[in-house]
Amino acid sequence: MVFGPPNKKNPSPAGISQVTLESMDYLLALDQGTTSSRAIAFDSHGRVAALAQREFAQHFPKPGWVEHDAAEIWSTQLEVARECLQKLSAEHGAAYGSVKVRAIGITNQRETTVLWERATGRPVARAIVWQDRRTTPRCEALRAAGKAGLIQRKTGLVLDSYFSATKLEWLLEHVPGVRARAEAGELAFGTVDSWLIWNLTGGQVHATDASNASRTLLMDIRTLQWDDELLHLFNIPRAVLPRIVPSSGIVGEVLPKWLGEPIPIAGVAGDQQAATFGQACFGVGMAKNTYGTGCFMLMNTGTAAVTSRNRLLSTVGWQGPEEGGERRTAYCLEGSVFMAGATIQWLRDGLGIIDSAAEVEALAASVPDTGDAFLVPAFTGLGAPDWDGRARGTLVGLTRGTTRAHIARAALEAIALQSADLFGAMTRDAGIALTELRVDGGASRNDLLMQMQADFLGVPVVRPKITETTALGAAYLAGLAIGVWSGGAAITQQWSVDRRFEPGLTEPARRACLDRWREAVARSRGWAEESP
Ligand SMILES: Nc1ncnc2c1ncn2[C@@H]1O[C@H](COP(=O)(O)OP(=O)(O)O)[C@@H](O)[C@H]1O
Ligand SMILES: O=P(O)(O)OC[C@H](O)CO
Repeated sequence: MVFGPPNKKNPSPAGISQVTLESMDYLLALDQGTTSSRAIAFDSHGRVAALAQREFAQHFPKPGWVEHDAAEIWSTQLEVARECLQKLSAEHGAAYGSVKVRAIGITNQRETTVLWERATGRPVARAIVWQDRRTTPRCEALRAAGKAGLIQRKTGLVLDSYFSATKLEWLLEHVPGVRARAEAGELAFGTVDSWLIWNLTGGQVHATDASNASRTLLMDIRTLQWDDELLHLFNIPRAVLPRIVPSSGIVGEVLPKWLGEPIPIAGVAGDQQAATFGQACFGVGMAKNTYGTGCFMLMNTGTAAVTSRNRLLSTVGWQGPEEGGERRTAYCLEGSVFMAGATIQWLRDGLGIIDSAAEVEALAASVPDTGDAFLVPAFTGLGAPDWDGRARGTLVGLTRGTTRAHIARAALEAIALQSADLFGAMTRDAGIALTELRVDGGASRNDLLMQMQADFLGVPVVRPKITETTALGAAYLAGLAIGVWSGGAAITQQWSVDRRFEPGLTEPARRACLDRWREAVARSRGWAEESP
């Protein structure tokens, strides 16, 4: 176990005395996702006690561009945190302020890049979202200059516009006056975790955790420090960077004016790493897949970063709480799929063939197969393992018999097939045959999709009772830092199965589906000719 149970030599995380949560005590997870801000309160059993959620605006100013208003990210996150605490108080029949939040855990959409003024806290431009492809030409130029190898060795990542470095560089180049101000130390850069920490602490703390920093292309994945050679390559002044802190540990205190009392921020992790933690994937070779806007498969590879030979990412899982006087870093291999639940949103909003995401299941189940039609949802290019910023969405194999039901089914299959591609690559990279996959996220509620996933993987898919594992992981990281849980064993005990989906395809049938899918993917590649 990378994050192990307490033992005699090390009865609990060092220096942390155990605390017991009273009946009115909670941990509050702030889960800032791509399409909504959520706040969830958990009790000491890891059960959801209250939840509030608010969607916010997505901005698409040009083809391939995706932006968020960082001020709206902050305001919606604060609103849902307050609403969640109100709900908790109401449940106890008590006045607001009488329930106690012992610690806050932050988890967030990763890579999304915010640049703001230190003096006023005002962003200098809209945040550039992880899905944004505007810096694809810059990445291509760096690749042509032979920089991809260096970048992969140092960061574990693939040179792609998905990550923060070229987004930050773009802001520094294109927003008037910003570069000089950044160099003068007037501006702060952060991913969404840093942005929330800055606001929650009233500008007193400028920090990011190692899991989020590992998504920037600027951190050396082994030393967990910003790397001068990478900063030079992307023209990033050191003065804008946050401090890198552990994922479990007290980072600062929330100003009393926000939530009624000073509360320690004790856990911070990128949403996919937090979900891996919340799924209790502490053993080497344990993996989870989260089906949200995108789909992200992460496998724990232990305390050393594995260099992928199959175009997967090596990433920091988390830098854990102090154990026996040291903090251990867990690394993961990751496969990132850009369009998963977003494909279902496109069926709803773009094509109008369903009224709600939940309807897709019945529609897709009304036909036995897709009639050999495939949908490749490369709407914002392709992530792992293809990494093609110029791929675009395509529907192939249409006939006069193709109906909206076939398209709905092809959309669900596409989500599962993209993940199946990653699963094979992960097995080859890690040299570990995965025996099951834990699943979570909004679209994991779809039983048909989960069955397809088991069929295409050839191993069981296991859905836990609590699918809010992203928020739960952040709560666990915070709770460990203040001594609510003693270690991994206590968390593992709280994980329980809702449903297990067994694979139902023969191996030749499974292989044939995957091969046919790869043919469809090939047809979507390199479509966008213009610079995004
Ligand atoms: N029953 C369903 N079947 C398929 N997709 C679904 C279903 N319910 C929700 N989704 C998709 O799941 C996504 C929402 O999941 P969530 O975990 O909240 O995402 P995020 O954190 O990325 O905002 C949406 O893209 C939605 O289309
Ligand atoms: O907001 P989500 O859940 O789709 O997650 C986004 C990822 O963190 C992007 O890397």
